[in-house]
Amino acid sequence: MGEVDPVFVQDLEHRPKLSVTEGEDIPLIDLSSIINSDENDVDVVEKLVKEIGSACREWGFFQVINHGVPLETRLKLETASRNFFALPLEEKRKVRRDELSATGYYDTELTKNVRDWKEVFDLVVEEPAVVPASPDPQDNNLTQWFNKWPQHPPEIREAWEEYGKEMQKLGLKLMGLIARSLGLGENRFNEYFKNQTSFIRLNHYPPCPSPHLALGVGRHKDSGAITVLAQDDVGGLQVKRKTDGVWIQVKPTPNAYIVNVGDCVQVWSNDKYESVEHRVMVNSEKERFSIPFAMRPSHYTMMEPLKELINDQNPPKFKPFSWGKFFTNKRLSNFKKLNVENLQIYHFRIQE
Ligand SMILES: O=C(O)CCC(=O)C(=O)O
Ligand SMILES: [Fe+2]
Repeated sequence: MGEVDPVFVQDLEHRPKLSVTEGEDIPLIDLSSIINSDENDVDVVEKLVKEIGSACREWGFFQVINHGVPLETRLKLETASRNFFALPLEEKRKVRRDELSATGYYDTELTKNVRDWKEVFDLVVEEPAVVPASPDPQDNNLTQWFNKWPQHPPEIREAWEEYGKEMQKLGLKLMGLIARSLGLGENRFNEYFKNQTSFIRLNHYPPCPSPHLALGVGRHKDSGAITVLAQDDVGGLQVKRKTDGVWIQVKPTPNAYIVNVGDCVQVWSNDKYESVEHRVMVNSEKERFSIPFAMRPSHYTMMEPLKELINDQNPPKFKPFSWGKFFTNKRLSNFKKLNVENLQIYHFRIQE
């Protein structure tokens, strides 16, 4: 069965082609008009809002440049992440993640029941993150997640704190632009991000002897509101193009962030903006690092299409459901090999 353990081997239909589809890339959007000046030029911002709207509709993915996040803040966390993953396994396992507490180091995550070729370190952005104690709808108990800090490298904590603040700022700006592109007020989504369950993940994809059989992360959709991702210069992230289902590689752009729509925005927008499938290819020679910021609402947020966006011609396409219960349920499938597909938003779809 090749050179990797069978637990990593994808079914035939999900194995990546090593020849990459080139020639087209996800939209590249310049945010300088809202970042660099206090007096925003109305026409320029309107144009930006339109660009964001088209990118969300047509791709569900885009990259941003001139986003206002200092390069130094990113470099500090990227360096700390490399230093952390270079530690011996037993050191990293001292801060390991478990079923009780979602933060920490983990190297055996499953996506769609197949093991990913990666190791991760997860941190919550608002500490403690308050979340349901179990996915059981009858159980009203809550629990708190705290971050676990490794002894080495000591600078990781400060680097992460600085980076987390920048991501929260950029995330709210992006949600403001998305709100405006849907015809809503800029602050329409802000209430959902008080007591947010957002997290930042450090990803390390080691070189893999069989990149044609395994994936760094198997195909999936992100369940939060949006994800803001920093990838290094190696490349490997692939997006399933909406028009024809072809996997398109996202070319690394220096100091850009990749933004994608998650399940929450799909539900809020009543399917106008879809959460799009993506996956990560691995490489036989090079290791790769990435840092996603998964922006997620508070656990008590009820997920449902926004009232302002629905009417007789556009009735709600989803039944209301609790964000906290939804994601605690999904989370279980990251640990256990299940015989069924894990919970997805289409399970809440109203049949037409
Ligand atoms: O590493 C990447 O490029 C993407 C990772 C990803 O999709 C995720 O962590 O949800
Ligand atoms: Fe993802």
